[in-house]
Amino acid sequence: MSRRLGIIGAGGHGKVVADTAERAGWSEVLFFDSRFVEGEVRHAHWPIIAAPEESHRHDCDGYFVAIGHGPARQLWCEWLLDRGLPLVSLVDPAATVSQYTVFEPGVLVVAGAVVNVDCTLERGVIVNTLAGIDHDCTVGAYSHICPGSALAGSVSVGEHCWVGIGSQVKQGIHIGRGVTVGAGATVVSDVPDGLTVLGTPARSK
Ligand SMILES: CC(=O)SCCNC(=O)CCNC(=O)[C@H](O)C(C)(C)COP(=O)(O)OP(=O)(O)OC[C@H]1O[C@@H](n2cnc3c(N)ncnc32)[C@H](O)[C@@H]1OP(=O)(O)O
Repeated sequence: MSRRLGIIGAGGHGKVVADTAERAGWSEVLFFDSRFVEGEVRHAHWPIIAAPEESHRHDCDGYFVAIGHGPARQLWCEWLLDRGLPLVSLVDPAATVSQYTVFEPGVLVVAGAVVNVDCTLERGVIVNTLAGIDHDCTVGAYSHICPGSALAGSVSVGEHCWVGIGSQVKQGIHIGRGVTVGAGATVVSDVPDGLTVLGTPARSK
């Protein structure tokens, strides 16, 4: 059966999303991006067919928002949901995700990532290439667990966090809302809302 996915956001992240979607069984992938208005009609291997504001006029079986910036991702996810459009989640077949993981819509799990038992991934979360999320973790809406980063068991990450590439978080840690964990950091104590933490052990910037 033919299945058509509409992706909002034709950037580098959008390419990863399109590629993941095809591996996950979507037979047709197309983009909505404001660059269409300036005459761009292709993004790498896929067509751009309209601006995002027009996406609801095109008949897709599912929609996905591929925008790395968390607040913009939230805006477009909510725009789709407000119109009753099917915001889907995408899991690469080369990722390992426990059947006991709870997914909200708009989640992306990229190749090589592992999400273990009894985790919750809230709306619009990105679990990027080779990231590891161990048992009983919660990742808040629109947060990004970057490539190669690792959350040990029972970690909670608030909404709109950026857990940087190659970072690691000790078991049981609570990371607040809007936190940035720098690339390669090791988080060994709780992090309040809004901070950027760097290094090993991670300290506030
Ligand atoms: C598929 C993808 O591409 S997904 C994207 C993956 N990318 C990431 O995960 C990147 C994560 N981002 C970072 O680590 C960034 O460096 C941030 C957000 C922590 C800081 O960024 P900025 O605020 O722009 O900091 P800036 O680059 O100006 O550096 C400020 C200082 O912090 C230091 N610094 C920056 N990042 C780090 C880090 N991760 N660890 C230790 N020190 C750091 C810099 O060396 C600099 O030090 P100096 O003042 O002594 O020269």
